[in-house]
Amino acid sequence: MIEISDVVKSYPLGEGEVVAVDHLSLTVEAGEFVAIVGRSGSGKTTLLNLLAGIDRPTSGIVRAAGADLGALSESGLAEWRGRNVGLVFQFFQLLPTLTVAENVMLPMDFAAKIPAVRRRDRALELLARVGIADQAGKLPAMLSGGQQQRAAIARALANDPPLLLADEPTGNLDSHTADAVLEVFADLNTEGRTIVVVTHERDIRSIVGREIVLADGRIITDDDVVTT
Ligand SMILES: Nc1ncnc2c1ncn2[C@@H]1O[C@H](COP(=O)(O)OP(=O)(O)OP(=O)(O)O)[C@@H](O)[C@H]1O
Repeated sequence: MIEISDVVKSYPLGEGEVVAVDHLSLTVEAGEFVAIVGRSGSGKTTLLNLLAGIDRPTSGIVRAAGADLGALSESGLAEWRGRNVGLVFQFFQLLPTLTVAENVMLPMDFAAKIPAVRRRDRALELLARVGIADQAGKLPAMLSGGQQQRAAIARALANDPPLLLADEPTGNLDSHTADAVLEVFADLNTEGRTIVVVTHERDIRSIVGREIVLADGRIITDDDVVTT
């Protein structure tokens, strides 16, 4: 599902540069649930943005969900992302003037993967899937943080992407709500979706199948998590 080979991402800084991702190679198989952890500034978000095709590497190859991202144009990348990747962010990033259901339908309009007549029903099904069917007609501001993140997960699932990428999805939630949202991800993984989550959650090892620790843009440890 993901194959990264010798990827470097650096940013200019004054006379020199910051190396955010440093000769990193990584393979993730379909169906895995992977956590990327590490201190602030270790390169987690940069790595996730490379996987999503939001950023392009300075050097190296990123393959994800069947594509060599370096070979795609900007519009090709946007189309690939719309069909293959669901993105979830710390601050939800729902459009405030659209209802929850309309937010979930929006990616369907862009990717044209789901027939138009199916879109509203699919949005309602996805909202039911994440436990907030009763919030469909509300504006995002009327929802709790946990409900907004569930809505954002439903939106990420809009086009049935094989790959879900989440950047600190529980970073803005209290611990009880965070646990419930992580359970949603665990269920989605059980159904076969590949998930990569950047997180600071302490007990993430009780949820995921694999934990990768980054420091200074490199992989320090990469462990299969053994659940008992
Ligand atoms: N657009 C940018 N321009 C310049 N430097 C950047 C940019 N984005 C990231 N960096 C630098 O790259 C390094 C890695 O940043 P990144 O955001 O990937 O870390 P992170 O592990 O996600 O941190 P956090 O946990 O605080 O979100 C940092 O030193 C950061 O300052």
